[in-house]
Amino acid sequence: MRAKVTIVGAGNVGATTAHWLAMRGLADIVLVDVVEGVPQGKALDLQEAAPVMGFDVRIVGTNGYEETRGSQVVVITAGIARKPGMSRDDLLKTNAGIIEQVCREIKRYAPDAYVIVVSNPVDVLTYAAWRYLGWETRRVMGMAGVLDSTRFRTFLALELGISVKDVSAFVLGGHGDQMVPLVRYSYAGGIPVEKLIPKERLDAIVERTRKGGGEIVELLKTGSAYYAPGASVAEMVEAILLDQRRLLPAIAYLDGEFGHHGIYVGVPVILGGRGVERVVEIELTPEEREAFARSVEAVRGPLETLTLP
Ligand SMILES: NC(=O)c1ccc[n+]([C@@H]2O[C@H](COP(=O)([O-])OP(=O)(O)OC[C@H]3O[C@@H](n4cnc5c(N)ncnc54)[C@H](O)[C@@H]3O)[C@@H](O)[C@H]2O)c1
Ligand SMILES: O=C(O)C[C@H](O)C(=O)O
Repeated sequence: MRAKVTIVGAGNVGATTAHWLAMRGLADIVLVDVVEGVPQGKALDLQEAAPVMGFDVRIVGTNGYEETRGSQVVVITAGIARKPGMSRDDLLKTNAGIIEQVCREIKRYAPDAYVIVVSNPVDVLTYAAWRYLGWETRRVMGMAGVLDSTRFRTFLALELGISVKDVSAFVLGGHGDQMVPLVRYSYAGGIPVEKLIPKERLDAIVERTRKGGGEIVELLKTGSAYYAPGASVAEMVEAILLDQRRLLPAIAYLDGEFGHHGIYVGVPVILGGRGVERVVEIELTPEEREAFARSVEAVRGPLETLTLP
């Protein structure tokens, strides 16, 4: 039997995630949204692309949770997105309420699922979802690092004029302007990028990566990015469903790793059939450690304003 993946929120990120996932043909997909007709319409539209694109999965849209019963993975994209002039933290109060309600339904209908939180501010809301669900930390995670590092990789490849396939890069920390793109751990064809790109250009690329979400918001004006976010979520879902044990950046619970306790933030993890199997600790310079600590504090501040179970 095929696996089932539920995506809560059939807006830009939810629908695009469904699209990228359907193309991979890995699982049946259930799209859930509160707006009547939208998840149903988008699911049917995507289903009708199947004969042309050649995928065999079933896609269903619904306003309830009955169809989500027994899902292996649940992706939460429900909530509001920011517009120009807003920070991700401005979304906290509204989206925390939505996440609480969504987690109540997930607990009831998909009690064995792995949950990937996408709604912003994502580090804070991943922690909140973990508390609302009350599950093991390895089953609750957030998506941001795959997106932040795919942006970093894109900018590095464009700078070098080479294929993105040969560029690997790592971004550590919270999904905000304080994130820590790790130049020292970024390579092009196995060569450290520091050996290929002058420092001022690298600094500019790091800054562009940090503000990558905002750059798209300023261009779109009505909302935020969704193609690269959807593709990044699909990569994480695939890692879980196929037990790939990928080494990816994800928002995971820290219980002493990197010197931090009781917080969800972006770190390298091994992601596979048992969810976040392990946080992979890497050696950091004092400056990198300090930058990471600042990023963790930027997550802790808004987290402390929430009342959680
Ligand atoms: N983690 C990341 O890297 C990342 C990347 C992109 C976007 N995001 C975040 O993802 C969220 C969604 O972005 P978007 O562009 O898809 O927004 P969107 O407005 O296009 O879609 C959000 C959808 O959520 C639905 N919704 C609201 N309340 C709901 C509920 N209780 N149950 C089910 N559905 C509900 C809305 O009806 C809407 O269709 C935002 O918070 C955005 O900031 C995060
Ligand atoms: O920037 C946003 O508000 C959306 C998302 O977090 C992104 O990085 O694209």
